[in-house]
Amino acid sequence: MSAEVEFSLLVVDDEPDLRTLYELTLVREGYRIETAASLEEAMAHLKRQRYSAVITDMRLPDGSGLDLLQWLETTGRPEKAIVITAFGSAENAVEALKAGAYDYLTKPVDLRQFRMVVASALGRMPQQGPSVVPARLPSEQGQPAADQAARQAALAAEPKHVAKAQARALATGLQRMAGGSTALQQVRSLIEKVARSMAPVLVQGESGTGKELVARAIHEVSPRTAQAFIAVNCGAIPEQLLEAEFFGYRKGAFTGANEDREGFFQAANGGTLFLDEIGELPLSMQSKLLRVIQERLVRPVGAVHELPVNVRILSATHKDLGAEVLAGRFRQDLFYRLNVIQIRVPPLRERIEDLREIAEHVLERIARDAGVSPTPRLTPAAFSHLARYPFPGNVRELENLLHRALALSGGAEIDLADLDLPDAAFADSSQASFDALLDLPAPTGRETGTDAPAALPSDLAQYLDEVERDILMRALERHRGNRTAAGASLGLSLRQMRYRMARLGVGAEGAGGDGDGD
Ligand SMILES: Nc1ncnc2c1ncn2[C@@H]1O[C@H](COP(=O)(O)OP(=O)(O)OP(=O)(O)O)[C@@H](O)[C@H]1O
Repeated sequence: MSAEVEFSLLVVDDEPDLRTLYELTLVREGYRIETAASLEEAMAHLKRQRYSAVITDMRLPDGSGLDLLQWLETTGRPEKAIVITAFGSAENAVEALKAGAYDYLTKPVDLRQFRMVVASALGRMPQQGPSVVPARLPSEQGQPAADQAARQAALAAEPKHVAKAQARALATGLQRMAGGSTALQQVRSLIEKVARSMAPVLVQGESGTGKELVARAIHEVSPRTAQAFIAVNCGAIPEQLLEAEFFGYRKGAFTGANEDREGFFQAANGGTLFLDEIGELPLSMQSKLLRVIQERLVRPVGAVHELPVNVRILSATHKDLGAEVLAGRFRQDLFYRLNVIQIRVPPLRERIEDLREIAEHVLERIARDAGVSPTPRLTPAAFSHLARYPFPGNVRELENLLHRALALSGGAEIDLADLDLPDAAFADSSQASFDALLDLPAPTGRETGTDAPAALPSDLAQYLDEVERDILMRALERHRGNRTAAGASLGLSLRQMRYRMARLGVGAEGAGGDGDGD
């Protein structure tokens, strides 16, 4: 037979009928199976040999599936573990994921889902799964053609190719994240740790800190790397379109539904769905999302049948979701499901030692994109000035600022004047400590007036909107109103660009030539 035989699985359950059912299902998939009826028996098997994965019931006569997980973790065993929990026991599922389980299934086990979860743990697709290649993405999520091609290729690939793709992604996924601060190193090692499982991760941090970068890195480091990463800004989709966008729709489901269309879940099938600004999701949609996460089935609007989906969920928010739960704006049960593992990305001002590396990294990227070579360098005075700026908009603000500075400088260096930072924005005396921290030369010129009163924005959201509006308008101007080109220059798809323009009331005068029929 083919390469499938190389997978060997250990099934642990004290119910003989269930053991047989699981065994038959898995043998049909081409795996080699051994079974155990108790924790003790399972340990004896595990001490004798290694398996590709272990599938265990949570409740065993002589212990718990968690004991088995802990043993696998502490002994550094490579087996992926799938835990089967009692129906409705969210606590058990979350506990298992926190303890390092790859994934969980709830009783009564749906065999289609069972096959899918096992296949996904082994880094291969099920033999008869749902259609995993969306005919068309539901929304232009900025997925380059190369990504799509890699995905298609990987779907047909053997696990060893997936492993190779993963190794490559490990190099790139984390490399894009510049900075050597302790905080960022912790974030990196958490990314590597959580990438292996299906556990939902909630990325928390202020706007522009790099939450999406973290989510992308988790996907890229994970075995799902060669498949889709779909990023959705939950706050940018009109409420009445949410269900159709998330779950897709059938032709004729509503006026204007002229063809079947897949939703985010189907588009992300086999891969990762990143729900950015999850705190913006209205309550009605929160319950629908919870149901899909629990049941792993989606029903497109207007469809009779539900479709199984195999999607890893990552989410992000700049809000304190715990406080949102207390205020009744976010469902406690959904929060519990999404927040299995939390990664906090600190604001740039709390890890200012990352500034130089990030600034150089970003500058190199934007200079390359703009065709400027060699990359201009920041003068010591410019850098010293930057290091005292509080960056309310974090790395994104730094990026925008360097974009502007690059355009203004036009030379080999970016100096103080090119930064064009408002004096008023310079904060209190604590900023002066940055100099000591960074071992910088004494400030000269304009920045000597640092004893100016602190001028943090009184409304951060409004301030950031202003920054964003200004950038959208300038990008549109530069690209003569072409939204596609302006969006692309900012790393946004046409749809994202449109949402942002609509949200911020940016007009599209002269924006006819988008070159996109959507
Ligand atoms: N450590 C880093 N190194 C290099 N670039 C970074 C780093 N952190 C963030 N960036 C860049 O900063 C920009 C903003 O990051 P990202 O979109 O991930 O932030 P975010 O927290 O998701 O923002 P928002 O809350 O507004 O959605 C991106 O272009 C990203 O590539």
